[in-house]
Amino acid sequence: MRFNSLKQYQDYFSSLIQKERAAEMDFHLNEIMVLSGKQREQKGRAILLLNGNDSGTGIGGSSLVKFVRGEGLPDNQISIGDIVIVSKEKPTGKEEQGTVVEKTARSITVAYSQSPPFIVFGRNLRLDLFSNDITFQRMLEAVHKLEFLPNHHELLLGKVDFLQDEVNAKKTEISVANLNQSQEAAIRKAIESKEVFLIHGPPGTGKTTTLSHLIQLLSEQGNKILVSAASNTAVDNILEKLTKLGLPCIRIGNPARMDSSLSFLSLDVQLQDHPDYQQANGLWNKIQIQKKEQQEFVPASGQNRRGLSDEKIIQLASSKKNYRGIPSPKLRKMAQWIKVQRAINKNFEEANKLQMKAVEDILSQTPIICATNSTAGSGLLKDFLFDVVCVDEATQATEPECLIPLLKGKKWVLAGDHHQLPPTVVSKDAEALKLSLFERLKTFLPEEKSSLLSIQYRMHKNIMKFSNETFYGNQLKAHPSVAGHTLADLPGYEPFISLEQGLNQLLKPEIAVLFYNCANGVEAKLPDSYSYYNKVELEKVQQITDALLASRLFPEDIGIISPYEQQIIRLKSMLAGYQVEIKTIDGFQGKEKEVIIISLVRSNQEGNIGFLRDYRRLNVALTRAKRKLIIVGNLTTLQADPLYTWLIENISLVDSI
Ligand SMILES: Nc1ncnc2c1ncn2[C@@H]1O[C@H](COP(=O)(O)OP(=O)(O)OP(=O)(O)O)[C@@H](O)[C@H]1O
Repeated sequence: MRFNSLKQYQDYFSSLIQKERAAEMDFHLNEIMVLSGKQREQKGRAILLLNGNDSGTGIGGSSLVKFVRGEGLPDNQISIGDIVIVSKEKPTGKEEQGTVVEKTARSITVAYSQSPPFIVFGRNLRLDLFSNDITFQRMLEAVHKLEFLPNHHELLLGKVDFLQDEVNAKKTEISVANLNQSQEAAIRKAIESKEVFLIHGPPGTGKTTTLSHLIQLLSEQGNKILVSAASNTAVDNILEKLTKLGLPCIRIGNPARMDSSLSFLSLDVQLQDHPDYQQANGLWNKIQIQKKEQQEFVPASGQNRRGLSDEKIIQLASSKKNYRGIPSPKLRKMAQWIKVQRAINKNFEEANKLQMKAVEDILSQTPIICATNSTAGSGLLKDFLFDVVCVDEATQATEPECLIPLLKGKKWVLAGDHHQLPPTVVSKDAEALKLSLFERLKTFLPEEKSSLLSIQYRMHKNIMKFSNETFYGNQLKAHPSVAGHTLADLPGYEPFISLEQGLNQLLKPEIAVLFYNCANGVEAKLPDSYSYYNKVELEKVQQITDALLASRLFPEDIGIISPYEQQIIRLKSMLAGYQVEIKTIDGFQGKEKEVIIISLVRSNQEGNIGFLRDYRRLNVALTRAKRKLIIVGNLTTLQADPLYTWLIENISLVDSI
């Protein structure tokens, strides 16, 4: 797909972004209707038990209201720039919408363009996320900023003749220890490309590995690099590889959403040791003390000041006279309140300056900055221009989302696989956004501007087989080091001997892929949820996990995947303390484990497999295991689908355990 003009490009994407934005609001409204406040709070999309206070006037005359929860806010997805609604009990969706302008550990400040509704000044309030608007705003901004990048906007329109000189240029050889030829070639071509390069990596072919070695070379050449990906998990994944290479990185974003083993690299944590930040902290502590002192006085806000300016109040207070019904002592206390407020404002300004200085210091001194695509558009990176921007899992992001980080760089490197997870798009009318930039560029870029990695280093050849035939036209090869590897090669593995023959079959190291037919499973869902669970499968997954652990596998060698969130919630609670990783398919993209158990959940006579028909998701789930893949599902239900039928026919079947 190509465009005739930048205007056409911008109109096309702006309209899709707006449609998706509207659909997201509908999604939130719907969730508000079906979930309780507590359930939504657990999802991070609502905050309960807040008390609202007038917080003065903000930019452009907006009214600010600060919502506080004394014991601190729970972990949540609400960020500065998001649209929220506040209600006393269950919201109706008709509440006045406000924009989050400040967030601390205990409070969230919301700006209202008109006078806020009276209830926001009450206690025990509920605040709901209405739209993660900040990402939409950043996408729109990125689409409109394209005018300032002439080469890149030509590229996005599909006018790529100017790349021909590079394609014809003489090639230099590059050798990187431990990489194969196609990975080295990808690195060489990426280094030689001035504008753009694509690394296509089917599962386990080392696209993240290749990207991290490319980043190492680029940083050794003195380049400043921005590394981003659609999800926090994907950013953690590449960051882990970069850290293992000993590269100096910093991660921006909320540390609560990062892998805890990497949070020491987060900007927030690194800031703690910076002298300017420590000084700012001192000032914030001082502000807290000043705020306590201020409570002794009368707030010069709203009704109290009766239209008087600060100066007038101070002047009247010193005259020691009553004024228009305001008694002199009250005027004096208001004047004292104003003086303390001025001191607070001064300290606040100074603390913010010091904090910004510390942030800039750290970000400008660290050669590699990592963030999600959306966070790459945060104000923290406003003044940064990078030599290279690398986007991993680029096929998981919509084109405008991908532009957020890309617009910050002179050269773009995208790694992805359009047979794995597509971008999440809620609106039916915005489905065109599912075509990622990576996939679109691939259709018109000269061949030299992309590389296909075709040797995979993860899966036993039988685990790879189905995906290879279904999605990759058999182009994928298993490296000899993994083609025949089994659990028997892991030190200590000794299959536990059970009275159940089926279980013994599951544990045999030489059988790499098995399907356990959980024929008596029962699918169920809560009345207020779209997600399914299956109790019988839960018990079977536990039984299999116990048997694997009894066979002396380490918990960290085992991963459990289910496409259904309700099943994941139950698995996590049932296996709490097991220390095995349990995640939805989306949470496992880019990851791998020695053994993967997949619980497919659906079990009905009608052959209704719903969401399981998403084959790109299935591809991701089936390609996470290195040595053993155990699929748990209902054979009869799944046989309604030809692809599942074919999958199951080609692997070992276990009927009872
Ligand atoms: N040249 C290589 N030699 C040995 N092992 C390698 C090589 N390249 C990659 N690997 C290993 O292969 C596995 C998969 O690599 P990586 O995660 O980079 O693949 P990926 O293509 O990003 O996977 P996915 O598509 O699932 O995101 C890792 O264990 C990695 O260490």
